[in-house]
Amino acid sequence: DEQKDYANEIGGVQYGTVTDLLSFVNFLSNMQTSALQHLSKEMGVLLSKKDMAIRKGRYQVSMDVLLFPWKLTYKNPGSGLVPKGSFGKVHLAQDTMTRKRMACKLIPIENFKAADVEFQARFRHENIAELYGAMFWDHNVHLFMEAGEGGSVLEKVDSCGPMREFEIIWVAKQVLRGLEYLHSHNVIHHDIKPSNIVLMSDKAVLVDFGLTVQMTEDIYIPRDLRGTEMYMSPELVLCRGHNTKTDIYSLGTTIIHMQTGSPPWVRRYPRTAYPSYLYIIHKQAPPLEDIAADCSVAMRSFLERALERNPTLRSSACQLLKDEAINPPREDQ
Ligand SMILES: Nc1nnc(-c2c[nH]c3ncc(-c4c[nH]c5ccccc45)cc23)o1
Repeated sequence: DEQKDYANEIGGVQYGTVTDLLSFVNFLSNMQTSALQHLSKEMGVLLSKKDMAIRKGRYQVSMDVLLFPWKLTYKNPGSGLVPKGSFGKVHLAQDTMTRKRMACKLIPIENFKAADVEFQARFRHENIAELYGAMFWDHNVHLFMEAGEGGSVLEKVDSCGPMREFEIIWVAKQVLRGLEYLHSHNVIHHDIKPSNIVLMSDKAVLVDFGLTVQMTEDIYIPRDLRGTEMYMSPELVLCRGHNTKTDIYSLGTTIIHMQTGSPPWVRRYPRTAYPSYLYIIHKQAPPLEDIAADCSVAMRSFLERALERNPTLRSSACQLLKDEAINPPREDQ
């Protein structure tokens, strides 16, 4: 019962710091779901005074903030909701006072873990979707974040087909900047793939930090398999320890998906015949055969470096940012 009192005591939504937000989400993930059943009002911590207007301690859904099923930018049928992230449905949100448009991910409280928020709150970079606040209401944790209104790279490829090389270079550069930042803090994203890269008018950002971990030293011994099979590196599949280089391999497979419209392997090993690709990833050489036929020489050698089987020999984000493939000489120079 003291949890209920505490919940009502801290009830209400308030502005706070990242530290306040982290202690709030830890408090949430330690609460019995029962204690949260009868809360009379929403509670949470918002980081951004200029974007989100709390009124009389309230930030009510459908009053102070409206949630919309996302108008899918590329008219693909879909349920109107953004494909499920690691555990949540992503809506478009708009603050009714400031008109600020945000993404709002709803995570059922029973699936919520503080890690979902920790990394996005602690690590801020222009190529990582900014976290604006966290709020609990009606059985769901609402995570308010920077919105990629252009949708994800997966929606773009599924709707408009393979991307041209200059578009791929633009996306790869932004992802590498985000990865360089995360990797410099020994943080592994673990789920780099087209649906976790979202587009704005002037940049691309990484989303979904539900599988993210921070390495204590320069190796991470996994307890479970994290990520999405098609984009997994051989060392990750082996489960004998890996490091940040696994994200670089996943970027390589993501580039293959952007330039061909399909993840690696599936054209040569149809999903109908192969329920799992883990064995193929383990046994086969990296999927260089799946690189687009019209891929430039520079991009091909970039991919050879990103898909290098041996993570020690594989290029880092820092090295790849200097690669000529993503710094093409300007035609007019
Ligand atoms: N799993 C996850 N965790 N955080 C996010 C997220 C934060 N900001 C966002 N902005 C846009 C989209 C998005 C994904 N597919 C889309 C298709 C159409 C329109 C928008 C989108 C997703 C996000 O996603």
